Amino acid sequence: MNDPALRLAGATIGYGDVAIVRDADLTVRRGEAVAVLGSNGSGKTTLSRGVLGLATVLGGTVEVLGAPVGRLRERGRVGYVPQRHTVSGAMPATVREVVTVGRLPRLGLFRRPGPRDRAAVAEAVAAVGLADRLEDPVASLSGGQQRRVLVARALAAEPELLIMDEPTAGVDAASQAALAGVLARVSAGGTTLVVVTHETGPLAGVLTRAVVVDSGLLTYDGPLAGAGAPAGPDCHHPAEAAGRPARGYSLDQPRPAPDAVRVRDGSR
Ligand SMILES: Nc1ncnc2c1ncn2[C@@H]1O[C@H](COP(=O)(O)OP(=O)(O)OP(=O)(O)O)[C@@H](O)[C@H]1O
Repeated sequence: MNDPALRLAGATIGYGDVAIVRDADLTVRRGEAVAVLGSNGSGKTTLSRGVLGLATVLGGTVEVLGAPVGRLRERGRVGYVPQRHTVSGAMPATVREVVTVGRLPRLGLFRRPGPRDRAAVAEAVAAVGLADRLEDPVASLSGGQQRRVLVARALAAEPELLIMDEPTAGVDAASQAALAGVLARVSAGGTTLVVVTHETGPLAGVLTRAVVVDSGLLTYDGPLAGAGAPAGPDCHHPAEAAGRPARGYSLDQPRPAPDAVRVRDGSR
């Protein structure tokens, strides 16, 4: 339990034999709430997929909850909300059924969900503000609501580490605020959060630390508030350590227009 939630040491992650994230050093302690920032194509998703065993670790060390990546036995200990996904429109399942799937890693082989499992599913759905839609087909929900179903699906396993890829993209302001409340409660409960995002605004009260990925390199690791500012004493700029100027990352970058977000998110 004293192991960090995440430990990357000299980690190179990519696809096939192509390195995307290179020589990454990063330790995330239990209970931290970390934003992963960076421009399009910089390698944020690849970093998170490497941690989940969905991209190839080409070199160095990647440990998750104390185990080498891919060797964690209890899969429910790590939750994941993937990027851009909504629930398939063709899926006839209800909200309860989709979220129950997220609970399966916590069940034994062939074990049916018991009262504790059903309660965890109901709590997860309530946490994302969809308790009144529990028995509705997911296909009848809006794109933003479907993303909240996917967050609930990840929460249902009561993960120790929750990795989310752009959870607020394509979600309206009220739902973003609701999601921020959910994540604040999850974080207060001790769950470690790693959130890939372009918009820190909605989650600024939850995320305290930021890591910036720039062209596959971690160029900033420090307080979220300082992610666009010059390095302070608490900040670690690997680029500066290597004698290169660390490029600042502006949190005030222009955001995509709402329509552009919807198209990218594919949720409408
Ligand atoms: N499955 C894949 N196979 C090969 N290359 C990939 C794959 N997925 C992503 N890449 C490449 O890896 C690089 C980084 O992509 P990644 O999705 O990690 O960036 P990102 O920072 O998450 O971008 P965005 O903000 O647009 O989501 C890109 O050049 C992309 O083309």
